[in-house]
Amino acid sequence: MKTRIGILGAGSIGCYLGGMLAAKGCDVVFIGREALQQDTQNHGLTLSHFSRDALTLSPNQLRVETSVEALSDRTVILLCTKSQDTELAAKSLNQVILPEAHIISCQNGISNVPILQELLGEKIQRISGAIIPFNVTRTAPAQYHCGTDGAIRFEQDIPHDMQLAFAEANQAYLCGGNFKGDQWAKLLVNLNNALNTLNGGTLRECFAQKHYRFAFAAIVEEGLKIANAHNIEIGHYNGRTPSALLKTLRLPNWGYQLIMRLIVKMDAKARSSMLDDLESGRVSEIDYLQGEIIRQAEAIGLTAPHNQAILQAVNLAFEKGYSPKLSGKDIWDLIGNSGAMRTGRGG
Ligand SMILES: NC(=O)C1=CN([C@@H]2O[C@H](COP(=O)(O)OP(=O)(O)OC[C@H]3O[C@@H](n4cnc5c(N)ncnc54)[C@H](OP(=O)(O)O)[C@@H]3O)[C@@H](O)[C@H]2O)C=CC1
Ligand SMILES: CC(C)(CO)C(=O)C(=O)O
Repeated sequence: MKTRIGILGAGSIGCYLGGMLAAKGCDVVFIGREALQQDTQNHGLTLSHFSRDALTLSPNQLRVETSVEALSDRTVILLCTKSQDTELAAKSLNQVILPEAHIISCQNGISNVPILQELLGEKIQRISGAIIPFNVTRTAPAQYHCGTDGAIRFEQDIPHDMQLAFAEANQAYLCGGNFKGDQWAKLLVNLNNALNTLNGGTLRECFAQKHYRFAFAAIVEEGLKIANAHNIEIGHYNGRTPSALLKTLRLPNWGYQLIMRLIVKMDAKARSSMLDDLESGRVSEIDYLQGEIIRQAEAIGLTAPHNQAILQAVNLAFEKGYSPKLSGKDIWDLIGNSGAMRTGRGG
């Protein structure tokens, strides 16, 4: 029997994951906003990818609903809302969900699974996480573009028909392993979402700037120290540890560009989801990224001043509704880290 899959929060990631599964024969119900329901009725759903063929679903291949009640028969639910919407989503799910359902949080940050466990744990046995390594942006109504690559990391096993669908879509995935450590590694990488938002350009444009990379390295290093103080066994993101990432970020421009050409596959237009949120007038997820690092530091009597400075600047940008378009050097100055520059790290 087919797994009955529900996507709660059909935006960029929800439409991309659900669309990929539906295109390869899975039974998928999407829960999204009315605008998405309209757009998919009018246009179907198109998923483009920077290095793979696009997938197109016609309106009659899609079931898009606006109420969680449509999830009442679902056995796997992929939670794809922003982190700030998790609590509300969990409360609404509580009314409808099957006790045997498996909820998989596909969200960034490390606090969504604990929130789901707290609110639904008495009713639902299987609540786990997934790490989405690639970037997806809405490019037009009912059109989503994936601009980076990587294997999806599931904390627990997924059903056989989902595995087959991902394989058919050429989407790599992994289950099990040091998930907590890998989730922390992704959290540290996601600290870049805020820097990208402050710069306002593409990820490629950002990383081409030496001072931008140094600023990113400084906030990752700060987060890494806090993770180590919590005895987290830090894992990998897209096959690399944050410590290896730090070394790459601190290379001079010529060395960095050489490495990037060899190992990183990225669309020229790829940007972070937080910059998309700013430009679409949505709320930022910063409290679950930089905010998480600050809370984790405070919990053990430490501080995270670099991440704090970035959080404040991002909050201001969201209050104003536009990116301040800071250069890499401006961001470097913002975190007040000129000491490390003078020691010549990175040239
Ligand atoms: N986009 C990306 O490239 C990546 C995103 N992620 C993570 O994935 C998660 C989702 O991000 P993303 O897809 O970008 O977010 P989006 O904002 O694009 O998608 C979430 C969608 O869910 C809708 N929604 C929220 N609550 C409900 C509800 N109760 N019922 C119906 N619809 C609801 C939102 O509507 P509304 O806006 O109206 O509230 C929005 O359309 C985040 O944690 C993000 O950090 C991870 C890797 C990459
Ligand atoms: C894929 C990645 C790391 C891109 O910045 C991301 O998680 C996001 O945009 O939220």
